[in-house]
Amino acid sequence: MPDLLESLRGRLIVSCQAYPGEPMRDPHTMTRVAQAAVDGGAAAIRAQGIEDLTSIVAAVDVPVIGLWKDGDADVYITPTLEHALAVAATGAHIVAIDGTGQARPDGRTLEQTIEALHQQSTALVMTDCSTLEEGVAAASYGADLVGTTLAGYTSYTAKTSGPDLALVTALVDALDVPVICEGRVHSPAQAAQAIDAGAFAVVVGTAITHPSTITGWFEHAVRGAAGAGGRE
Ligand SMILES: CC(=O)N[C@H](C=O)[C@@H](O)[C@H](O)[C@H](O)COP(=O)(O)O
Repeated sequence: MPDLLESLRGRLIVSCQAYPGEPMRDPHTMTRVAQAAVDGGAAAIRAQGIEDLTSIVAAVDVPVIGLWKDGDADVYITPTLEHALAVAATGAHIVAIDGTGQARPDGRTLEQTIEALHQQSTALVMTDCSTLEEGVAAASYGADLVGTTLAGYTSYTAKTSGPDLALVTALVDALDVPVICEGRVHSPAQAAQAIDAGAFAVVVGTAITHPSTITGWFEHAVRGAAGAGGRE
């Protein structure tokens, strides 16, 4: 296994992303967030968009998993080979791409995309999958890592309230490549459960780097307690 992957074994990866129109959607801000995550012990950073990636790769000394969300089709995570090569050109060590079997905007299959990406860059390829079958297919096409990123986000998968640990277990049983638990890991306990389920590493995004959502969780709890009367 490449040293780069070995450095992620049993570790936390922090996803630093702000969404279109949000106050933190700014490469400088995301770079500071990424640096803070590294200070806290993140073994790698996952980030989105060419500008954010260029800035973050230069600023942190841990591996970076890069992606480019684009378009409003079903396949939006690094949807084409062109997007993937642009991500690799930022210096991202791992390129995350959609790992489903859904039609891709450039007409290439997942297999063709992984093969071309491996031929044309030195980056490792992480496939963001939503089912066991997709993970098995992606690994057979040469994916270097398989993530549960899209579980609950495709039209044919249900959203579990926390991370999809059953999918993690099934993928770990079926695959030889590292399985990354990603998606809805909202607490340290859930992150530990993912490792217990066999995940090679765990990606946490929202619960660490998305203050509006985290604020909403607390606001909801406070409002609920107040609505119940507080201390009588
Ligand atoms: C489905 C999709 O587009 N996921 C994206 C993939 O990069 C991000 O929006 C998520 O924040 C990331 O996967 C981490 O997950 P969570 O924020 O739940 O910890």
